[in-house]
Amino acid sequence: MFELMDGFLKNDPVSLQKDILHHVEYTVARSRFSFDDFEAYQALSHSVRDRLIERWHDTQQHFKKKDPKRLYFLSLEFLMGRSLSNSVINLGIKDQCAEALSQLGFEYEVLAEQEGDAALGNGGLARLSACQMDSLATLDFPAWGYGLRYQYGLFRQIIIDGFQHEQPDYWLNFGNPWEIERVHVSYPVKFYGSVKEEVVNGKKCKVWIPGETVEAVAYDNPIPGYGTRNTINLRLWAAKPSEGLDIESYNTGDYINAIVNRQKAEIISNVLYPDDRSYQGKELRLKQQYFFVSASLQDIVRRFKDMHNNFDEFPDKVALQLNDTHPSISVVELMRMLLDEEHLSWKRSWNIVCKVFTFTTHTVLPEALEKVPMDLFETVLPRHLQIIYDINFAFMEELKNKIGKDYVRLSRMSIVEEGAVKNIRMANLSIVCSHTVNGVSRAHSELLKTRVFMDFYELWPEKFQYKTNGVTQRRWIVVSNPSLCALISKWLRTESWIHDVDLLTHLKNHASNPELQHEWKMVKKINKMRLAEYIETMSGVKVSLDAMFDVQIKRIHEYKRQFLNILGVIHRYDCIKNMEESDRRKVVPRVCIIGGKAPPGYEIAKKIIKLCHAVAEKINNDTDIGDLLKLVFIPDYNVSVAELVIPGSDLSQHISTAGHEASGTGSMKFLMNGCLLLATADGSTNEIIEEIGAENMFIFGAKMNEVPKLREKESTIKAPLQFRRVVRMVRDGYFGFKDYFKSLCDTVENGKDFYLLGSDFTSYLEAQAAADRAYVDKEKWCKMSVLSTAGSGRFSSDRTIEDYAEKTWGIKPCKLPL
Ligand SMILES: CCc1ccc([C@H](C)CC(=O)N[C@@H]2O[C@H](CO)[C@@H](O)[C@H](O)[C@H]2O)cc1
Repeated sequence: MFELMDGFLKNDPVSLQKDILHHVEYTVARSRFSFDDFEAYQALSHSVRDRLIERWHDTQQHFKKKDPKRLYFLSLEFLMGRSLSNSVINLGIKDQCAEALSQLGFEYEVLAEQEGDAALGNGGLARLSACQMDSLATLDFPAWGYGLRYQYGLFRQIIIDGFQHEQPDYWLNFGNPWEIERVHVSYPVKFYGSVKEEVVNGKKCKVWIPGETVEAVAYDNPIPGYGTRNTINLRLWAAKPSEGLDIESYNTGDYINAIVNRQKAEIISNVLYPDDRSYQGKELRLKQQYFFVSASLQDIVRRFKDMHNNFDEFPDKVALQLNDTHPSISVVELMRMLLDEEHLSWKRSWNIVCKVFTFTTHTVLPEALEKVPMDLFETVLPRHLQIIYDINFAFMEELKNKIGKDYVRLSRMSIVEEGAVKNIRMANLSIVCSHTVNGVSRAHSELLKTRVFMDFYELWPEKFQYKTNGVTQRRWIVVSNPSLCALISKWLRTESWIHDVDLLTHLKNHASNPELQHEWKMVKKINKMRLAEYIETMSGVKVSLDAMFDVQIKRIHEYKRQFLNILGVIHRYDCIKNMEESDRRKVVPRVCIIGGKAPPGYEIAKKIIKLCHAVAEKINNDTDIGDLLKLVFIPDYNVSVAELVIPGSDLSQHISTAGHEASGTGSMKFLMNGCLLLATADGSTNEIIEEIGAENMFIFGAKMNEVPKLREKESTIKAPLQFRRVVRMVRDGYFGFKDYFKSLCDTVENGKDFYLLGSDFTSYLEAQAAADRAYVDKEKWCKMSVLSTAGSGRFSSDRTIEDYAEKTWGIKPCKLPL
């Protein structure tokens, strides 16, 4: 059946073909003589899965044998996207698969398109988790990811008459070949109920009597490293009704009710919260957080106890990473397990907890900092609330000793927020219980130290670090831009840059080489053609390849200023309309591309999407303008769409008001693909400027330290005329929907321009004009493009993970012998 070679499945095209046909027949259960593209995709996926499982088993065995310190990455969101291409490339079998399929009459690229995205996350934080898992595997670190297996991922964005509509993303409809259900790996998770005191072997201890128990079942997703056999695990939990029978309903013969009650259990892991702005303090959200944390910690402690029986060794063997505050209830859950189940003393338990946790925050916005209403905690997790109070009491005492009775500062730092409604500050709890706290760019960490967590920085400066984000070049070059990948390998005369990304700097030597430039431009053209086709298919708009493809793709949010981009397009349109024919000939043709989802309840963000369509409607049908300017909104932006759009982009915009984007990771993906950045000096862009030089970018706008002052006097200074003119056009209904856009216009006028679109408008237009001037100088532009890719190595998630491993987690590679 399977051609085995010393225990490994063979990867030559014939063996792969046999395996594919085997799965067509026995897994997909279709006759091997007639099956369609989707069934061929399923069969191929299962053949690749078999090879992942082998490596997964060997890796876990090896980790078990070596018993290294492990990292457990706790995140409520993982934006994995598609798995097939990433897997065959990391396994090094893409060509063999393509060969095996073509002999069966199928085309690899066509099958790869059959796969739906695993969209188990919202945006930056979620995709960063996925990139970091790829680097953890590739760098052979003994790591596990833990999260939730949502039945419904991030909603599908349907655009009807220019308006966003959300559709449920039932991504598991046709099964998921990339996961393995582990029916034997399941844990009970408790909720509600009460706490009573009992005396156990002479010692008083707390016992939590739950009101509801739900079963957590594990689904494993093998994560293959590139160029290594190491394959680590992403374990996602799904909620199932626990075996316990609801006798009560049965006796009353209310059978249906019994079933309905049981089904209620499954709701917990059903749907991803689609809002990455503010915390809504919802009960289900807290239950989701505790559900995956409790199951994960039970699994982690079980694995530790398999090899150890002294918990003082726990910090030597375990590092627990909190991906923002969403999993931070785990610091309390570990305390509860050590106190109530392992019966360790408070002191020993506290000592262990503070040595294992590390906390990364991803936002600057105060409103995104999670605060859980105290009474919600009391209801859902009564024992945990007790422990939080005990932690806070000890902390407040320690603080008083250090800073005296400064009650204002004490109340700012307290984990418990007093007031009409008492809240638990999850960020404060995370900082108090973690030995290291970091922001996701240097600029972001400065803001944490000087503003967001200033009190804590003054108390514990040694805890604060920064770890600038990164993205994986495997997915963002090798998978999504194969022609660029081949070109880089050709000129660097090696493929080892794929796992040793600093080698990219050697491209600098060839940046002005005409031969390389010619090939570089060809690669960009090929990718622009693919993107142009997609645009025409999705929007019916025909775009010219000679135009500059100017792209802004990310979640829609006022601080990311998609509205500024659209007002810039209106200005450009207005200028062209009022130009003499002679001047029009000097206009640099542009295709402006915007994409992104708005959180369902975020009205202003939804109005920005509608305005984009209304302006596009006007411009794209204005024969007077022709190909000089097009505006396109790409619907249902997700990981796979990004893989198509980024390689075909000439210019990308990252124009958040300085001091608002914690890092930004989209910019890094564009950089790797030789796309130039038009940006504000915000988040990680400051470090990109250092790496490739502002002369190879188009930087504009107020600097972070200028924003607070500008905000103060914003209401007094008049916005530039050009800005007032374009806002006026929207307000007067030039693009229709006059009343609908009023509130959007109000966000930038009458002294309320909080995100400073007006005061940044002039320098924004200047940066856009500078981009136009550079674009017509093809050699100059191409050189800037090559230098962008050459300088992008620092922004690989490999560098990010090496930073965390060395300076935060204290873990070492544990490579499976070949
Ligand atoms: C409570 C709802 C919620 C859900 C998700 C989030 C995320 C933290 C938001 C997010 O994705 N932040 C982005 O994280 C990226 C990865 O570090 C950064 O690059 C972005 O700058 C940051 O906005 C906040 C609030």
